[in-house]
Amino acid sequence: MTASEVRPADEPFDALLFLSFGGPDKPEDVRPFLENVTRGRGVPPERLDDVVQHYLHFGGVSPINRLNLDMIGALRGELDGRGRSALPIYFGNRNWHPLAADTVSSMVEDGHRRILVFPTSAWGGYSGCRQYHEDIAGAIADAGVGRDVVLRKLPQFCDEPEFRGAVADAVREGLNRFPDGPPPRLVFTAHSIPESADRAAGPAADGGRLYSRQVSDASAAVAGLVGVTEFDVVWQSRSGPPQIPWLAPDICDHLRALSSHGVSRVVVCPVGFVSDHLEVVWDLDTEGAELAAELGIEYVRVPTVGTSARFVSLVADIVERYADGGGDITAMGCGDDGRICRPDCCVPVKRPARSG
Ligand SMILES: CC1=C(CCC(=O)O)c2cc3nc(cc4[nH]c(cc5[nH]c(cc1n2)c(C)c5CCC(=O)O)c(CCC(=O)O)c4C)C(CCC(=O)O)=C3C
Ligand SMILES: [Fe+2]
Repeated sequence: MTASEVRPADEPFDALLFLSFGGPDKPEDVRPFLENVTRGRGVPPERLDDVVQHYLHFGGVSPINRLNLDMIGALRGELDGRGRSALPIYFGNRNWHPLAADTVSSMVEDGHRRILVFPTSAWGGYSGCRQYHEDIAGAIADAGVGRDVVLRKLPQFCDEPEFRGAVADAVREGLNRFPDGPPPRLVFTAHSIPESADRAAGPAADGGRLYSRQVSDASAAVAGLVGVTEFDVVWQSRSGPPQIPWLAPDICDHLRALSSHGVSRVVVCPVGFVSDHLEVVWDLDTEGAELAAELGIEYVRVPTVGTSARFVSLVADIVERYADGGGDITAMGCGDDGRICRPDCCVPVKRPARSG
């Protein structure tokens, strides 16, 4: 073996950026937050007006920031317990404060130069992976950090056995809520994306559809772990104009279809999300639950992995794999300073121009 074949381990990392989506903390934040999310993305104004109401229904406060801080607290405890108290955790977001660029500025001011980034999405695809790379690149540019700073995004974790195990633990509890009588139908749900975005998801050479394949594979694996052979994978929270196809069926259409087939018990698992944020408490606990009640369906929504010991331990495992400079930097979704992991991977699809 020649020297060039042996890749020396990189330098260790000195801080962790917990990077998420962001959400409003008060009613006045709702509009500007939504403008950040949807800038240039062709979301119809009527849809935005609806979504404003979803946030206002909860007092204009998204649960997501508190949930992320809870996860960070749990991860802090886990890393401390593993002798990693010297690795500070910072919090930054794509769409709302604390914004990633501000957090990265503070990290650099505090003397950090080698930064691991844990994104709160398990998945590939533009919204779940590549856009987090863009957030990192944007933060580097906005914070004006020097070339001596490295931000390494940790890989997608949807294939991790412990992710699937943590989801399965929650599903098992949900199924146990129906000890007797007809077994409930198990339904997995994830955020819908445009069909065109799904076709573009993953390395071009793999033929696309990485996101929907990952969600389906993870769902099948979880179903296997809980011993269920018949289950459904459906989508939620679509936001595009109606003429543009998004991944379907929608959870609500699916509940109607199940009801018409005589299904009267449903366990819904939001496998697509890691915390019980607004897309979960509105789309599933409010809209979905109300529709189920109308249809006479007994409906249980299982919790996301959130601060479960098993998930927090997995996040700590992933961090530790990379913290000392090791780890597989060719893993899907891993990349430095906003560089994507494969050529032509999750290329953003050109959005239709907004009418008017
Ligand atoms: C794949 C995916 C994930 C999972 C991966 C990940 O977790 O990153 C995710 C997560 C989330 N999505 C969220 C909220 C929103 N998503 C929107 C819009 C969109 N999401 C998309 C995709 C995804 N989104 C897409 C293709 C759009 C259309 C516009 C665009 O092409 O970008 C809009 C705009 C209004 C509307 O809903 O129409 C909002 C408010 C919140 C925060 C909830 C809270 O505040 O608690 C979270 C965690
Ligand atoms: Fe979203």
